[in-house]
Amino acid sequence: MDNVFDYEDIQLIPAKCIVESRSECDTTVTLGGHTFKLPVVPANMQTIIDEKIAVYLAENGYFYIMHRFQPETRKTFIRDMQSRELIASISVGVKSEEYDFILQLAEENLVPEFITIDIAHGHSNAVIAMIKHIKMHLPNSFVIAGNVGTPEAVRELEHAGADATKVGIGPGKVCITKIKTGFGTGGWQLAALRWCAKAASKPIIADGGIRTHGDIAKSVRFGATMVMIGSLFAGHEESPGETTEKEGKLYKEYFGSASEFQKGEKKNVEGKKMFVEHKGSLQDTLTEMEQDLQSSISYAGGKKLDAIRNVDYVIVKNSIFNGDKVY
Ligand SMILES: NC(=O)C1=CN([C@@H]2O[C@H](COP(=O)(O)OP(=O)(O)OC[C@H]3O[C@@H](n4cnc5c(N)ncnc54)[C@H](OP(=O)(O)O)[C@@H]3O)[C@@H](O)[C@H]2O)C=CC1
Ligand SMILES: Nc1nc2c(ncn2[C@@H]2O[C@H](COP(=O)(O)O)[C@@H](O)[C@H]2O)c(=O)[nH]1
Repeated sequence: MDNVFDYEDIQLIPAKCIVESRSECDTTVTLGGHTFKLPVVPANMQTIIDEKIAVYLAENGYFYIMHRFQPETRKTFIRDMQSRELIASISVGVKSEEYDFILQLAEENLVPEFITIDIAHGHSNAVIAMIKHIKMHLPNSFVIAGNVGTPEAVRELEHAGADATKVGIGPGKVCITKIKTGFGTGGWQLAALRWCAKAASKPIIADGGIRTHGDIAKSVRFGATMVMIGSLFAGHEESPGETTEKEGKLYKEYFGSASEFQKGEKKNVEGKKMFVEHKGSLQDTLTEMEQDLQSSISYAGGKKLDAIRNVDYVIVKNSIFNGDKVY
């Protein structure tokens, strides 16, 4: 690896504006043959998404990925979504029961539009075998596989049949993988994304470490088609986490999928729980993200998201924040 940097070390360089209003800028993105309003997907975590939010996002033109932590509800979920003519986008693991689940879907002709293989260490034979299993039995489902952090991993998963790969090992806000194992892309997620994107021949989803809306534009600049976000989506009125009050302020819980709160045991814990300030409605955040991204596109000198992919940038070592605490 040559240049190692993260989101806060980068500034994108403005190019001449070609629009009269930021409202002319188009933030839509296409993935798996479907067009979505934003290149953003809320993390497939139990305190970030539930069925109600999935329906809301799908009905309103946003991409979503349902989590895999209530496996017994997934078939009904697919049926319900498709009976409303909405896309069905689910997650699976790699244990033996997940193989049976895929066979059952095939037998019952329940074909989700998107299936995400959601594993901590995605560069593994377990994920490669699951990609092949899904592609054999549900060839029309778009398979997202992850998570990975190297070009070799991206190539291997693509070669096995993945339609997109998800990049990010340990940059998440509630992640403790970096501390517990010493491994990951925490602290250099943006550089890892760039490294992986150079090797990719299919879309990449950048996952984890997004702390500001400007980080979405930076992810697109460094090769992401889509960006998965947890913490910025936690704490909304609609968010599934529990609400608590402290000194007159409302907070909502946000916990890692590998935390003891998710697992119900202390074995192989690589995630923690935190409380985030209550943020109001999810739609307000989505609208603000869209407006900020429209502004990014205008600074990139274009009208579409693709304009961001070609802008110049500088590395501003020791952070663009000049010591200001912004999150
Ligand atoms: N993006 C990230 O940085 C991370 C995300 N997570 C999230 O936590 C959740 C749980 O993940 P995960 O533990 O993989 O899921 P599971 O608990 O479903 O484990 C999946 C399988 O992979 C094995 N496994 C897990 N980690 C490793 C590893 N490092 N090396 C070899 N085998 C492994 C498990 O066996 P066994 O448990 O016996 O080893 C199990 O057989 C997921 O939602 C994941 O996205 C977790 C950590 C990092
Ligand atoms: N190491 C861990 N990573 C986790 C865990 N649960 C989720 N995640 C990853 O974090 C992102 C969200 O990151 P954020 O910075 O936007 O909050 C999520 O999509 C997963 O990839 C965990 O327990 N351990």
